[in-house]
Amino acid sequence: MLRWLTAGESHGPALTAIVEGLPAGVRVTSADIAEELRRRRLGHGRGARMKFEQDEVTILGGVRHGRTLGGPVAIEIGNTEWPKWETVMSADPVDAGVLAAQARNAPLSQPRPGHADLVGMQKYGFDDARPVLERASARETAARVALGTVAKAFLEQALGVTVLSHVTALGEITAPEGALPGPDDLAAVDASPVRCFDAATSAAMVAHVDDLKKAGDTIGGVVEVLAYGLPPGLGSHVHWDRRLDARLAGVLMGIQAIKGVAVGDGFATAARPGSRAHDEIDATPEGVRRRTNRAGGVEGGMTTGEVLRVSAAMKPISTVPRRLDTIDVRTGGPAKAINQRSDVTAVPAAGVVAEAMVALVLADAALEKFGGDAVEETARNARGYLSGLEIK
Ligand SMILES: Cc1cc2nc3c(=O)[nH]c(=O)nc-3n(C[C@H](O)[C@H](O)[C@H](O)COP(=O)(O)O)c2cc1C
Ligand SMILES: C=C(O[C@@H]1CC(C(=O)O)=C[C@@H](OP(=O)(O)O)[C@H]1O)C(=O)O
Repeated sequence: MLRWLTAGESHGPALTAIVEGLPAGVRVTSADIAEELRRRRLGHGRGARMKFEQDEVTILGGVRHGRTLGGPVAIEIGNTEWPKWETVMSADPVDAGVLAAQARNAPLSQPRPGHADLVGMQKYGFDDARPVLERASARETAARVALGTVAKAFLEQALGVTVLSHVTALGEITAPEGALPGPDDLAAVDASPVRCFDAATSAAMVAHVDDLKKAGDTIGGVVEVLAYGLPPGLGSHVHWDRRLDARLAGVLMGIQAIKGVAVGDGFATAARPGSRAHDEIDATPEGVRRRTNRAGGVEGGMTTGEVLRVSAAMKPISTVPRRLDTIDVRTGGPAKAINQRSDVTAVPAAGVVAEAMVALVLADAALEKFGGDAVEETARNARGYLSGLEIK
């Protein structure tokens, strides 16, 4: 079983991430992690912080000379802004006078509709949003992307699986249905400022973000994660919590601001008659194949061997520069919501985060099916399973 945890605040000294349960021998370096973190920082519409935040990566344990050792892998991502925040975020007590002055200068008592501020203050007993937003912030997703890098390396080296993502909608602008980006198209997707594979749609999305920025507004969208090279049979139909689609939906919904998940054609499938909703099966010289992939590569909670396709819908950023109506929790009266630097949209970045979460679930499901304490053992077991399949 693969387990993973993250810790750390948005403006704390560092984020920490641990993944436990991966086999030995997976090739991964801090440069690989830094590259995935760089991809997460990209995207037209990201705020000021992404321009200077450097994501200083240190592998603290579990890897020696570029290969995993079989023990927990621990990764630290330093926040380059820490010196500026040292007093505000000190783990040790700070002089009460200093804190009171800070609160007077920058009161965070006007919770943003749509962020975790208000309910977090109620639940944890704060009159200030700072202790809530520090952990609710999607800064934490940098730690998950770091873990996802290790999971991706394992999937690639044990099974030849590639995980990638692209943006399929930004607000009401949607990419045409058609050719999906393949494993060799990742660089082309990343070259689009909004990570959209279709050039004309990408340009329209960029213009839309610019208009919204001028209007002091924000926007959401949809990302699709694709996984190529999966064997049939990861996950299981036998129990609800072993169904792969349920596990994927859970981790994708666990990403900040994700409000909907679809597997394959998702909600569109509900509108179709059965004759046009399912993927008919053919015997081909290359083996059993589905004629279409409306199901997104999962049937009965198991991978079918077709391309895995899962989408996640992100709501607009809740720090709206136009400042939405709220209350001031200190006075109880009406107020305008906190407005600090923020993203206009983070949909392109959410795709990179979603890749990481899908990779972690697929790595977990692959280890469940094939086991292995060394990556070569997992690979050997997978080869044995595939060559022994009665129905190929
Ligand atoms: C990559 C990424 C970047 C985000 N950037 C911001 C941001 O700059 N400002 C903001 O208010 N919310 C941002 N969010 C969304 C908030 O973190 C999220 O809305 C908040 O934690 C409340 O959780 P919920 O939307 O799931 O209810 C971002 C989310 C992601 C995935
Ligand atoms: C820091 C990141 O995203 C942050 C996510 C975020 C939020 O509310 O979720 C708010 C902003 O934080 P800040 O006010 O510090 O600029 C984003 O920049 C990141 O993705 O690394």
